[in-house]
Amino acid sequence: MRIDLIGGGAVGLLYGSRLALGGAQVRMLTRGREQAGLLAREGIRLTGRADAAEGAPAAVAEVEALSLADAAAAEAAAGGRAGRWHVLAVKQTAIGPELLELLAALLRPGDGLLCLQNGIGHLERLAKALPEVRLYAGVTSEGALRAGAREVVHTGEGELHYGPAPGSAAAGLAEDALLGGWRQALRQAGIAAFLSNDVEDRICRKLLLNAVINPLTALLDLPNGRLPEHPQGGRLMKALHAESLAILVRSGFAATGEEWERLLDVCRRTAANTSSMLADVRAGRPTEIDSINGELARLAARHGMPAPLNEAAAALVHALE
Ligand SMILES: NC(=O)C1=CN([C@@H]2O[C@H](COP(=O)(O)OP(=O)(O)OC[C@H]3O[C@@H](n4cnc5c(N)ncnc54)[C@H](OP(=O)(O)O)[C@@H]3O)[C@@H](O)[C@H]2O)C=CC1
Ligand SMILES: CC(C)(CO)C(=O)C(=O)O
Repeated sequence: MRIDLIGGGAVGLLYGSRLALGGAQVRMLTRGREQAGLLAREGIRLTGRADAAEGAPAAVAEVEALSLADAAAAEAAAGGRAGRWHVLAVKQTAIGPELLELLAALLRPGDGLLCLQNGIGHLERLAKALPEVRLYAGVTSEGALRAGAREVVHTGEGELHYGPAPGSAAAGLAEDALLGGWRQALRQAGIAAFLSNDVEDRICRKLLLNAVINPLTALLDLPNGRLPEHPQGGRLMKALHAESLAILVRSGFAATGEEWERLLDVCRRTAANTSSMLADVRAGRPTEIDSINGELARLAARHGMPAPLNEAAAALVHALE
């Protein structure tokens, strides 16, 4: 089965290399032609795998590669073909009119598109632009760091939870050859993955973690593990968590009462991590704040609830960009 990985960043290179090493035919679709040429010639270099022996050489995964624009142009001229599986591994900030147009040219009705973004709001935009595509939402807890145009470090073993995006053409479909082929590729690659019909709950839980850890670590310039013990950081964490949880509960999220403990646990387990938002701020890149705290503030407004902390977090992080 051929799988298109859209985006040659940390997550795209991690999943692309693992799937290819497991035997899948992987095609990396990158933004630039230069990276595509490099990947096609030299493959993806994967290090940090938990299952690799100490001192083992890096694994090199052979992949096909093209720029997304070239692949989209070629697709328009191609004849009939069977349904194809795609994984979208770009940041939320990249999902704008230009990318949506390229995806509309690349994907055909009945194709599958699994979206791995943190935050919310993208699935609605994608469903509107690609109404006949089977959209799946994924939440991954794998840790990945891009160390070069063809190099990725697997920084933390995690799991993928995914399922049909609510209201998309994928909802309610029985397993068929396309989904079966994808599940087999995951199994062969040894990727822990779980398909569920309740992926919204996972998305909300991840959103709650990102809404607290990401802006506060970015604003205070702290690794995740230092946040709870920081005098102001710890207090802000509690307040931002309470406000964000209340917004999600008003929107239908079923809280279990263990959310605060889970937040502290993630800070402990990722203690040495630079959060993705802090990494973006340090590198001078746009952050995903609009799709995290910005979306929570918009959700609150729809329910007539105040969200002063989410609004402030979004404004302050924007000021750092
Ligand atoms: N890193 C991690 O451990 C985790 C990340 N996530 C989420 O996964 C998503 C991706 O994150 P991550 O991989 O870290 O991000 P990166 O910034 O490392 O990678 C994003 C990639 O998307 C590419 N891109 C941007 N625009 C386009 C385009 N038009 N066509 C093709 N490619 C494009 C970028 O290309 P270029 O380099 O040329 O700009 C870049 O290579 C985010 O939403 C993040 O929150 C979720 C869990 C863990
Ligand atoms: C869970 C957390 C905060 C881990 O760093 C993350 O997802 C991120 O950095 O975006």
